[in-house]
Amino acid sequence: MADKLVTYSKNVFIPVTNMCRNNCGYCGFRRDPGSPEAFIIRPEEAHEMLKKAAGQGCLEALFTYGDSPSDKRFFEGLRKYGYETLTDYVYDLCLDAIRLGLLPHTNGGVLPYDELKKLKEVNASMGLMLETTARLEAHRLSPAKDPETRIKFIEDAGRLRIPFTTGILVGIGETWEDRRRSLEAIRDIHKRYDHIQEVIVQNFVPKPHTRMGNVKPPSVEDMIRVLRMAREILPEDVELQAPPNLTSHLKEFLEAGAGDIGGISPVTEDYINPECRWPTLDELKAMGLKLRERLPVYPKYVKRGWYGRQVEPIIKKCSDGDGYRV
Ligand SMILES: O=c1nc2n(C[C@H](O)[C@H](O)[C@H](O)CO)c3cc(O)ccc3cc-2c(=O)[nH]1
Ligand SMILES: C[C@H]1O[C@@H](n2cnc3c(N)ncnc32)[C@H](O)[C@@H]1O
Ligand code: MET
Ligand code: SF4
Repeated sequence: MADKLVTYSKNVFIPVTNMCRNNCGYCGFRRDPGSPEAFIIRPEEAHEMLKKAAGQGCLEALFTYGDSPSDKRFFEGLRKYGYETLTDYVYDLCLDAIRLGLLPHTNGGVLPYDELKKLKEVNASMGLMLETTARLEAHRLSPAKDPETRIKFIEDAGRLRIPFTTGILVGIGETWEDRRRSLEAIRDIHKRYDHIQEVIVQNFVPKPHTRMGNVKPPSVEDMIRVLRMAREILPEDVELQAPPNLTSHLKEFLEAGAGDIGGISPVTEDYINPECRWPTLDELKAMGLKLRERLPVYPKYVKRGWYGRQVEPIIKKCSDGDGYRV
């Protein structure tokens, strides 16, 4: 137990845009379209980040961004780069990543089926946090956080055979029963589509200047209990991920059942939790962890060939016979 292998993915985090049709009570990343801090990343800027990451040996390009922004000012910005839709832009950013030898993992909120199908081609895996099956005050201004909408999207990904990362956000007003139901909902989707590669159990970290800036984060004890519950509910072939930068109790989280720590970036910060620095691999080793690098698509799905056609050459080159990184 103490010596079990812990997997991670060496990545670069590309925040495509912080404009978003939702407005979650806990989110410190989102900006209103009129704000001086609202952005859409420039293609050149993304390219530089990707190039730097490739140079540092990263294999994953994580594209995370606001959910289908609908404001006119957003589309004006996008048009300046020559794009009509955000998905068309992200598709080209993924192609750029692939040209540099990186494997895209896109987590950009709820998308229409045809856009998801298009992005599949250029992604090794994709993701969307279920967050919770409860209807919460935190999501009152977030139509795309409606649990049924999210479950449908995760099922769409299953129909398309996209290796998928989902998870729950803990401490945003949900009850213990909600946590159990959310994990059971994920388990049930997986039983039908067999595409959930990992489930993130992410602790809420309060952000100043947000509606939930003064809400207490979940305790370490609560997190350990959720992780144990998750390990019990989820099938064995679904890995459990605990982010390493949101807690000082990572070892206990691993003992409670987590076996993966997700993306670790030597080149970018966690734009969602910018105050939480990534530990370095040396720091993790000094904690006594036995680490093994994986691809953003898990071995099971590497073997099945469930990844986008455009990423196949990179996967063939970078994975060993077991589906781990060579
Ligand atoms: O750096 C982060 N990575 C996040 N990741 C990425 C994750 O660390 C890795 O990219 C995956 O394990 C794939 O290798 C997510 C991926 C998803 O599909 C859904 C949600 C998240 C959430 C985060 C996050 O908050 N911060
Ligand atoms: C990318 C993922 O980041 C998570 N997320 C968004 N805001 C926060 C926060 N304050 N603390 C922790 N996680 C957060 C959500 O679960 C989202 O889906
Ligand atoms: N906006 C998406 C969501 O919350 C992607 C992660 S947050 C930037 O699902
Ligand atoms: S968490 Fe995602 S969906 Fe919610 S406001 Fe932030 S960017 Fe938008």
